[in-house]
Amino acid sequence: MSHRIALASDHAAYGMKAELADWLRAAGHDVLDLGTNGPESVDYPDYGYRLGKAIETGEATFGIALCGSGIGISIAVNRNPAARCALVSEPLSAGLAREHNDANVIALGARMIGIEMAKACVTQFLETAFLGDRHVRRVEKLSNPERSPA
Ligand SMILES: O=C(CO)[C@H](O)[C@H](O)[C@H](O)COP(=O)(O)O
Repeated sequence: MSHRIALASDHAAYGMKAELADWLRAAGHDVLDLGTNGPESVDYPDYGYRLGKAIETGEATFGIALCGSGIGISIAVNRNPAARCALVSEPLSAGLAREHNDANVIALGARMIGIEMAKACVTQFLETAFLGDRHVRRVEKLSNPERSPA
């Protein structure tokens, strides 16, 4: 199944982003590259916010956010209420992010994992479905904090 996937990174991860973009295009996905596209130092929030916006507007169904650790850009993406971004470094977590959390974005750290592990995470993320059931209530609470008891 092909998807519309938005990718965004800071300077620490533009190389990994480019490799993932080529690989995803070759696999038949529609890729929206939101930058950055060179080694010049940039600020990860700028790119994380763009990715969150692409999810919010429906320009992309899924997103892949990258920075050196994956931490900063994951925080930035999650500032958009439409995004559920999970920072992962191995495929089991990438799958659980879909099954239990209905994550629509994964974040990866290009200084933490190699390209093959990144591809394994992305594959698991894209091939795993949300389980629904009890997880629906929990995911809804992520968008509606007032539904949680004080
Ligand atoms: O946000 C991060 C850390 O939480 C990322 O790893 C960034 O890519 C990193 O902070 C960039 O660091 P640099 O020294 O400016 O390359």
